[in-house]
Amino acid sequence: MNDIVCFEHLTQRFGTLTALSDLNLELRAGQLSALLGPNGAGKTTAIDLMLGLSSPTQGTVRVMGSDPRSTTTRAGVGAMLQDINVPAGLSVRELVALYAALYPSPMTVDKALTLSGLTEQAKQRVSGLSGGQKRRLSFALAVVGQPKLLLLDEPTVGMDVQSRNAFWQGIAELRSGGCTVLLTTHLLEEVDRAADRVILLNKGKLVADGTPSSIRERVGVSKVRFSSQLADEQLRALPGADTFTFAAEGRASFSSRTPELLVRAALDADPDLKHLEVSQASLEDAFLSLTSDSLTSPGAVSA
Ligand SMILES: Nc1ncnc2c1ncn2[C@@H]1O[C@H](COP(=O)(O)OP(=O)(O)OP(=O)(O)O)[C@@H](O)[C@H]1O
Repeated sequence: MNDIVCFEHLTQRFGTLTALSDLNLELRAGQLSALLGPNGAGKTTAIDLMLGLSSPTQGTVRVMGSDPRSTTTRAGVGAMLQDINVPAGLSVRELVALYAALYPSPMTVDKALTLSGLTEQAKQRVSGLSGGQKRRLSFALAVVGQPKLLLLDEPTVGMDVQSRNAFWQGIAELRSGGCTVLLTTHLLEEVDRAADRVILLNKGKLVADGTPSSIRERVGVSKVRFSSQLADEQLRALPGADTFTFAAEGRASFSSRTPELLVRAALDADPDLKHLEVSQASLEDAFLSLTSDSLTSPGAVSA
């Protein structure tokens, strides 16, 4: 049994609202998975269930084969949630040491500070940290227990470029030690670079599950861009264009399911067109397409 988390037919309701609906999901050991979805899709609800912070209305949650509320399971799980509420009077080092003492085999405080990029702030009081530094502290507290499973709810919100780079380096180091990571984020470029797997929720349902490239391919749309002398009406009339945007100085951008047809027609209409680019849809394009309200039937591609 290689599953670190297993949801079976899991439904979570809040009054009349169904936040998660009949969800089946397994997280495999060592994977870095991104749990994505629009606001209100059910991501935080899923993380809360993995942490044993709430119980499902129906179905089961197993974490490392056990109830997520058991003490042994909790000792193996680290979490970085959206809000951090810690004793402000302690120094960063004191607080990290306090958390380390709660776990059976923690890493050293110095290592947690290095992984989170907080070595220089070790002696500073928690109350004096900036917003981005507080996120780093939250990361240090999540990892100091050497978790087997790390759950991160929007970890890079409020982090500057350096903090984000330090964060991703820290994640790479933890993964090399075998840690399984699940994170939620709205920064899809980071997901495309770093995640093994994308789990996409919409309105509490699984709408896609696969590698970032399999999700992009599933949408089957390409981007076509070029600069030309063609007028707006001529560009709109080109065959094979699903959507079209026209920017200044003759730059046009299309999404197309038949890019060859579109490019041939554009070159026939303007043999002098320049800066031609044809690329695969981005993860963001796929996200928008798969979570649009017109999508009714869930379909998963395997990771
Ligand atoms: N404790 C609660 N009581 C009532 N409704 C709740 C509760 N927690 C979540 N919900 C509702 O459940 C739905 C899913 O919320 P959830 O926080 O899981 O979404 P999310 O995908 O994490 O969204 P976001 O990207 O905005 O953080 C939302 O409609 C939310 O309003």
